[in-house]
Amino acid sequence: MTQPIIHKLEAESHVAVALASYIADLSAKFIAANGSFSVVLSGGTLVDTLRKLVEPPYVSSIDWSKWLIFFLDERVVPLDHPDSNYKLAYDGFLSKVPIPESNIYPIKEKLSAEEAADEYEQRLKHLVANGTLKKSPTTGFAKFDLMLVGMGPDGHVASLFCWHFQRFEKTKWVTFITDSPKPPPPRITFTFPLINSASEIAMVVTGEDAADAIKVVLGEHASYGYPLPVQKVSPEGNLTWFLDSEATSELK
Ligand SMILES: O=C(O)[C@H](O)[C@@H](O)[C@H](O)[C@H](O)COP(=O)(O)O
Repeated sequence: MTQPIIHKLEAESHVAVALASYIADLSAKFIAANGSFSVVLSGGTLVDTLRKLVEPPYVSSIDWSKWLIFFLDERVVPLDHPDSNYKLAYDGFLSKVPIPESNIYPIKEKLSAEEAADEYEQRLKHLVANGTLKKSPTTGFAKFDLMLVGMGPDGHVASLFCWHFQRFEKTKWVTFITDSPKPPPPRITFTFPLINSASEIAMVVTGEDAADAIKVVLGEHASYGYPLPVQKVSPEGNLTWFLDSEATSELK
């Protein structure tokens, strides 16, 4: 990984503007190089922070027909359930842009968490095999163009939590958890080897709840001992942080 780029911005609204410009540039770059742009979405506040992308000038300058959308983690609920990350993304972002429905990859409904994780992993493997997704020559995992990653106040990313073994998974691409400390309990989640095979990762973190964990990750005294899940985000490609002043309030 190259040195992370850290954007320390004032307000969350500045993060939204900077993020839109960053994503639009990557979209143009990857579509010019490969003819598609594979994007992985987190749940949480991230979707709202994408709001500038669905406004001028970006909404009409982006070639949405080439976007492919995946979910970094998902709650195992029906897709129209208020807890669904797909529903959150659909209502706040996907319904506002012309991404073809066939390019959006929600989890399959009516499966257990374990079955849903296996099914999603198999689907990703199939998309690598048929050339829709790239493969990392180093790790053999799918290589997504961009992952948009949020962080919880406890330093979790995706549904990879402190004190839960899923964060140590080395082989599976997608795993499951049935006792997530953040409700709802049953979820599926990308694993770190899959996350870290990405070309670009944007860590998008706003709000004062995140300040302590941001101090641990980016403060002058890097933590030692048992790292937070977010400290394992270390992509083959580039890592870019988008932070507001509340999230960085504990940094010197
Ligand atoms: O489904 C989820 O719960 C998420 O994908 C999760 O990992 C989220 O990104 C973080 O908890 C940050 O959430 P906030 O942005 O709401 O703090």
